[in-house]
Amino acid sequence: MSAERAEVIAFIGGGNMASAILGGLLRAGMSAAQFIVVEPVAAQRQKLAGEFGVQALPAGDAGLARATTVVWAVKPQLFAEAAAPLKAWVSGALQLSVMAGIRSDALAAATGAERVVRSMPNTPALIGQGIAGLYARPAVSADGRALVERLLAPTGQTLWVEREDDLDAVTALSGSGPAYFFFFVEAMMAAAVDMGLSAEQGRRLALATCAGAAALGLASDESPTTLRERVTSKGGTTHAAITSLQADTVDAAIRRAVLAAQKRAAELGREFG
Ligand SMILES: NC(=O)C1=CN([C@@H]2O[C@H](COP(=O)(O)OP(=O)(O)OC[C@H]3O[C@@H](n4cnc5c(N)ncnc54)[C@H](OP(=O)(O)O)[C@@H]3O)[C@@H](O)[C@H]2O)C=CC1
Ligand SMILES: O=C(O)[C@@H]1CCC=N1
Repeated sequence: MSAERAEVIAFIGGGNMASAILGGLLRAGMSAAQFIVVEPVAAQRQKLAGEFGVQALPAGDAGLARATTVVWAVKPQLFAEAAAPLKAWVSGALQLSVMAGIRSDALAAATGAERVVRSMPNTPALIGQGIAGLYARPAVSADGRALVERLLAPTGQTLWVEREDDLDAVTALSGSGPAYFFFFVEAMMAAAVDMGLSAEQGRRLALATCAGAAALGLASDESPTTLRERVTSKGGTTHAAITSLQADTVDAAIRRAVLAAQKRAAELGREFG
């Protein structure tokens, strides 16, 4: 990150996502002095200052004008309220949003900046294993795109989409996706207990199995369908389980759930920007 010594990054909102990105950048060698966080909750400001050594302010002030990049990490519902008092100070910076739903038109109008990149990260960013979808407005140069890639690199992979609406699908798939996965693990743990194992044994077995299966899927040239069929011996245990899942139309339920998330992302954009 040495080429970015002049960079000053301001986070608006210092919650889960801001902390994940900030932590990654500090681990990658950026200096705490390069960050400002605007965060209204005193306890959260103390946590950010203590954990990361960054300057955490209760509200925006003229110091924000130093920021070369502003990262919007408040809930979509609070974006308009958070942006209004800051517009005069942030309009010269590159704007990077992690907020679900809020359209780049709304970001540009609320910040007075045309250089806007929207991203949709996910919580594995906390351990550098996230994947973030990215969309840039036309005013963002190749250098601006490259800067955003460097800023998010410590959190994991990035994937650009050319149509802004596709970010709603990314939100539904990988933004919310870790929650679907943990929901599945919770059900596996409950089944473990039903069968007489402890919840902790179930947790270890389920998480190690899911991590191993994901690693196998990434390392293999074979499709998830083929990899599933390889586990499924004729007349065996997996066949019994998959037959039960199919009878319960779990595949259709998962598709409906992901589409519900996509629909909600679009609604958030309409309701809050
Ligand atoms: N969590 C996730 O998995 C993902 C979240 N996102 C997006 O990231 C954004 C943040 O989510 P997340 O980090 O989970 O949420 P958090 O609630 O953890 O963080 C948001 C923070 O912003 C603070 N805040 C509220 N109002 C203001 C304001 N006016 N100015 C500055 N800060 C303010 C909040 O304080 P208070 O608690 O008082 O409201 C809170 O600490 C959302 O837009 C979400 O869509 C994107 C991808 C994944
Ligand atoms: O649930 C949400 O709205 C946010 C966006 C993706 C993950 N969490």
